[in-house]
Amino acid sequence: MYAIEVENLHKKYRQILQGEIHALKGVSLQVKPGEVFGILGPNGAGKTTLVRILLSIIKPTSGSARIFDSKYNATNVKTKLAYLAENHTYPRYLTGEQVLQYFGSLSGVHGKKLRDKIDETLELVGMTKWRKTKVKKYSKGMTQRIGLAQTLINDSELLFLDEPTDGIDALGRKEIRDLLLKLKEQGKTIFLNSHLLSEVEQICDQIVIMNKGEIIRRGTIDSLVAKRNAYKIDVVGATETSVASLKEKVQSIASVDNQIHVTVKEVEELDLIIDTLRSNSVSIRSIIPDRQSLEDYFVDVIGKDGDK
Ligand SMILES: Nc1ncnc2c1ncn2[C@@H]1O[C@H](COP(=O)(O)OP(=O)(O)OP(=O)(O)O)[C@@H](O)[C@H]1O
Repeated sequence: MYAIEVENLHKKYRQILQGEIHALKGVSLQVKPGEVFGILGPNGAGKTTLVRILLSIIKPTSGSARIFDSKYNATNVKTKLAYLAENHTYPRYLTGEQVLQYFGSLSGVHGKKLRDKIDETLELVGMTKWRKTKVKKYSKGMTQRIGLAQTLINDSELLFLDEPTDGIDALGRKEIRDLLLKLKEQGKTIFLNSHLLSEVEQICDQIVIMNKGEIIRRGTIDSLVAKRNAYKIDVVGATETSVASLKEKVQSIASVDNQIHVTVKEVEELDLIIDTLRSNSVSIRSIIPDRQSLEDYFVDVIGKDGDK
């Protein structure tokens, strides 16, 4: 059973003056329970449209979507998911605790169960100390943490998070990232929409990249960003001569400080490189597959897709 299963989803927005906008053009994807799944794409790619359909806010034009094996808009599905909207705001006069009381009772949690749940979630998001403080005094990071607590108040298994670290400083982002990893450990499924690719890179198990209403790439981050047959070798004692001695043995080579980046035809050719470096008295500290950052990969992929 998948947490989310989307099959050939289309969405057309009909507009009186501008004609029709085909926002989703046959999107299919599966998210396994317990996965942190990232959805990436430039503005207008169709990400929000997809999330809105899964949350039953809008209807697809055609195609199907299932959540935990039920139709996406079935009543029993609604109690299993929670949504943290981008730039969410709460009434400024409420305290963090009152926000959770309000959303808890909206979700059908009451009495002692709600009080216990509020204590537990405030502790989890590190906001116990600020529970009696009014929301208007909260920093952006604190507001985000209360937002995350709100998504947890009714024990939802599936969390849709829209830009949860947007506008937060590096320290705050790390706190939210750690929190998301904690939620993953608890078995929650997280569907994450974020423009902060370095964040996505650190927490997502799987990603899809959307552009112009279509999924153009999908997979684990490692499988997508790995450069084919490229390796990064950390060395000590390399000289221009020792690096030059590798040139005819590899497809491409570049060296910066104590790092040599090589691309070979076959992985077996690494042995030859190691032998050559060692015979030139170069010490090898590590050899790891070379990869692009997710950000560089994303820019490449969207650039190529734009040229089509
Ligand atoms: N209610 C609407 N009516 C008409 N067109 C819409 C509507 N909502 C979205 N669109 C259009 O559908 C396309 C996809 O938009 P969507 O908001 O889903 O993209 P997105 O990937 O979420 O972008 P962003 O990263 O900017 O939030 C865009 O061309 C957008 O203008």
